[in-house]
Amino acid sequence: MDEIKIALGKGRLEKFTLQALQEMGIEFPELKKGSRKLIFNDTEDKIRIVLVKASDVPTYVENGAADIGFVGKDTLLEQGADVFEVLDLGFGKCKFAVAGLPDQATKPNQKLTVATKYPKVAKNFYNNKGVSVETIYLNGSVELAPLIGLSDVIVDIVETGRTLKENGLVVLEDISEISARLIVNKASFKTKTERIHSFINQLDDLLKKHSIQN
Ligand SMILES: Nc1ncnc2c1ncn2[C@@H]1O[C@H](COP(=O)(O)OP(=O)(O)OP(=O)(O)O)[C@@H](O)[C@H]1O
Ligand SMILES: O=P(O)(O)OC[C@H]1O[C@H](OP(=O)(O)OP(=O)(O)O)[C@H](O)[C@@H]1O
Repeated sequence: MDEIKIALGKGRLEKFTLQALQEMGIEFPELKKGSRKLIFNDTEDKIRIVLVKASDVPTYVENGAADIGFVGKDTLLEQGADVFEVLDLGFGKCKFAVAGLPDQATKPNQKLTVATKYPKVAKNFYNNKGVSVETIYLNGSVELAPLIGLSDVIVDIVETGRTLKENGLVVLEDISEISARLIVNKASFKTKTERIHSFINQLDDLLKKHSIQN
């Protein structure tokens, strides 16, 4: 029997996801902190986990290289993957927001410039308000942009708000809430229906148990 392949982003969602899998009785004995290995089988050889860059999870799942993926809603919104989004996992909580200097002034007759790692999300947000903007793509340290005159504002993830605060920036507008999601490859859903349903149900039960406890 084929194993179920799960794509998991190395990084912020990794610990929560592995903890959830462990609570479901799925363990990866070879997966140790600091290891550079990228593929792991569970003790029963029924589940294989592949560790990928967080933003690549939808690509692995959409193309069927993984049956299931654990990924942030931010990544899904930006990339628009053709997959089934089956569960809100409730962890990895943060939000998309517009941020800038507290005295951010509007410039008449000039396009607002928005620095971001999420140009699609930023454009959609402003388009829906009927505002035309110019987005400037950055790979990180996005908060720098309005501080040194690269952009008027940023669209970025805010979790604790600490990065904004320590750089003298404030949230100007909230865009949307973010949390981790379980996604499934559309073909796998048909070919491995029983096992994937059972995985989703087990995980759903676990989430419900946790929400009762909290
Ligand atoms: N403070 C935060 N900053 C970024 N993402 C966060 C934060 N808190 C929770 N998340 C969630 O964690 C997910 C994974 O974030 P992580 O930083 O591991 O990957 P990434 O944003 O793709 O970064 P990198 O480009 O360094 O791999 C995000 O997609 C988001 O849903
Ligand atoms: O509200 P906070 O808790 O401060 O978290 C938000 C910060 O975390 C993320 O950056 P990350 O650490 O991924 O670094 P980056 O600048 O390389 O994107 C995000 O882009 C914000 O900068």
